[in-house]
Amino acid sequence: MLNAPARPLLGCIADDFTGATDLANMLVRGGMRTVQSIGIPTAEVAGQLDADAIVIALKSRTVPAPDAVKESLEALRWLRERGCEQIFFKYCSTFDSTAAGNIGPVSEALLEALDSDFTLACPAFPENGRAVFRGHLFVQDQLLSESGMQHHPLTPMTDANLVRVLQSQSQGKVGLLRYDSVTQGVERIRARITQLRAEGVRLAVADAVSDADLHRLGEACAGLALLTGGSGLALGLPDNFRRAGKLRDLDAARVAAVEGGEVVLAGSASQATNGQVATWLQAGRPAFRIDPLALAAGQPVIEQALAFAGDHAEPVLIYATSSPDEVKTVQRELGTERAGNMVEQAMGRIASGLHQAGVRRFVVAGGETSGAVVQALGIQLLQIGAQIDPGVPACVSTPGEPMALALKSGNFGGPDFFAKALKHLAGVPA
Ligand SMILES: Nc1ncnc2c1ncn2[C@@H]1O[C@H](COP(=O)(O)OP(=O)(O)O)[C@@H](O)[C@H]1O
Ligand SMILES: O=C(O)[C@@H](O)C(=O)COP(=O)(O)O
Repeated sequence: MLNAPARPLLGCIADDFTGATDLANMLVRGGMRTVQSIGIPTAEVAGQLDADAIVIALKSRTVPAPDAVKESLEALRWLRERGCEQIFFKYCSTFDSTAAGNIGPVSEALLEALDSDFTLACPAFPENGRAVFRGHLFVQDQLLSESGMQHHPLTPMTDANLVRVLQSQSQGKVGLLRYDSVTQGVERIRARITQLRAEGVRLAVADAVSDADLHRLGEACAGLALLTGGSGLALGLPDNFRRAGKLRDLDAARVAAVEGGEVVLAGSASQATNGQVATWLQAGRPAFRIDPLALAAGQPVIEQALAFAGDHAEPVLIYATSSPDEVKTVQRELGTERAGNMVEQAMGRIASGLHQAGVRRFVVAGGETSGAVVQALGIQLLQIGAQIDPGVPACVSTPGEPMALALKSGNFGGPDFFAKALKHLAGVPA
């Protein structure tokens, strides 16, 4: 193993913010020192990078496909200039995409720019219940199209057949790397990839139902210029670099300790977050509820939330999280986009008000909410630390005075996630 400062080996482009953190977590678990940049790093930040893997977090999941392609190609250019040997395009483990893309168009544009003719598409993440079998995506025991994702406001997923979904977004031929090949070992996978290439397939959906499948896929794909998928497909990649003697002998999850006040901010209305809020309330811990209708009526909700936090010596939860029916009522009243923006802006302003009051450890629930909070806090780069729950690591911001953050995708984390995350950020062993 080596110990000199690293040039990045793996360059990653993520289509959303908590998704980027999820991928970064997987790489750190495998022993790669990883940083996550909010957009393309500035020259100042780039000069200070020392990482085996860089994840550029974009917000390109639901923008028009040409914009997603443009932003992704800019990120690719930056990563290649840094010498990355392999590129990973990270999207959601529930394959969230609009009817017009963006997974197909971005994958094909990246392939072309890399002068490559083939890649895999695999959103499987077995630890969080996402499995791909015979090209169909399951969320726990249900097909994607019956999992609740068919009702997603921005990216409704009404077809679980990923070959069909990806083909509808792609110019090139989409094929299937089926489970019977994946389960037969690395050589069989490589042979099947050679066949698929010969048949003119450019994008192959890969079956995977276990971590062992993902490790085999990762090993078989060591030589591919581009991989695309959920964080699960990255499981096997650190070992490829380790086998090639390119990884350093260090604790990849080491991050600076951060002192200061603590808070939990929840702007996700997903099922898992609703459960986590309920657990916090049942434990009798202090919580302040943001009412979007009060915000819309111009009431001083932000000031009230800050005063509530100031009145408590212990960490508080500030949440907009509501049941699906309550959210629908608010959306009918205010409009979906306006309601979402108002809550996100409020969360951002509360985060920066709390920062001014000395808070330095933030647990945030929700992808869009995390984006709003991180932007309000002016964060450019995150060093990725140890895993809190599958898909969610502890992070520390840099440069400047450090802040500790746990950014949770709405659907991730166990019922006691908030308390567990606060302990992690405080450096208390689990
Ligand atoms: N009570 C509510 N009523 C309406 N919209 C809400 C409410 N609570 C949260 N939201 C909005 O719902 C969206 C949740 O998205 P996000 O933060 O990405 O969470 P998730 O990761 O669960 O999708 C945000 O735009 C947020 O502002
Ligand atoms: O792959 C996943 O499921 C996550 O990493 C992810 O992308 C989640 O997106 P949000 O639910 O919008 O946070």
